Amino acid sequence: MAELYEVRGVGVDYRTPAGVVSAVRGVDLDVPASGITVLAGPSGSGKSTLLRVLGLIDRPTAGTVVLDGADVGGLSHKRRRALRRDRIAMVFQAPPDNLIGHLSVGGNLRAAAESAGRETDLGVLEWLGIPGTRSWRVEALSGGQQQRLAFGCALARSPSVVLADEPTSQLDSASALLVLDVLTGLTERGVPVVAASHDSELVDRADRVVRLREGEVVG
Ligand SMILES: Nc1ncnc2c1ncn2[C@@H]1O[C@H](COP(=O)(O)OP(=O)(O)OP(=O)(O)O)[C@@H](O)[C@H]1O
Repeated sequence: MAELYEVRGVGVDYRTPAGVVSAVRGVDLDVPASGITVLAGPSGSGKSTLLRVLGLIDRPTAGTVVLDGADVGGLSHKRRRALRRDRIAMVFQAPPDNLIGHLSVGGNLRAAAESAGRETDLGVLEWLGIPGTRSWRVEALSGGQQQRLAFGCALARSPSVVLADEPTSQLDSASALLVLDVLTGLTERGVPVVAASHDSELVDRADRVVRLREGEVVG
């Protein structure tokens, strides 16, 4: 089966007043088009940086990124933005960052679906474990419920992949487990997930774990 991502020799350097920081160095990585892949490693190991490269937010300083068979390195800013909109859903660690605060729960699902030209399926609220919340303001949901809704919004866009940066790090363990069930549910619906995380429960749930240390893949 073709890989979703083929990453070869990727490096990311940040220029800082103190000099160049090599956040990611010489990374080779294949990400399958199914299941949960976790980028694991200690703080500062380059997980978020690599995820931003996979999300076509940042361009690597070196190397190539192939998404669904197409090298995305030479694409224009506009084309990368279109690919991001059509193919990639990102979920960040702070639940409110993933939602539109002035819209209702249903409004968030609708906005996500419409942004990708899809039909809205409010039935997903049942699956997310938040039935009956359609007209609620998102701030009335707990952090864990907001994060599950964020993944529901990601699914509403029918992306090729969901990228999640530390999706459980701001949640208590019970809420985090419910979010992990949603991640598993996404993969059962055919949407692969790539998550950057230290969460051992999430690492246990992964189909594939890529361990990073000081910007390099170590296993
Ligand atoms: N915008 C930036 N400018 C300069 N250095 C940066 C920038 N972003 C990240 N870095 C540095 O790059 C390295 C990797 O950071 P990154 O955030 O990717 O690691 P991480 O594994 O996701 O860490 P954490 O788990 O703490 O989020 C670190 O040394 C970090 O300080």
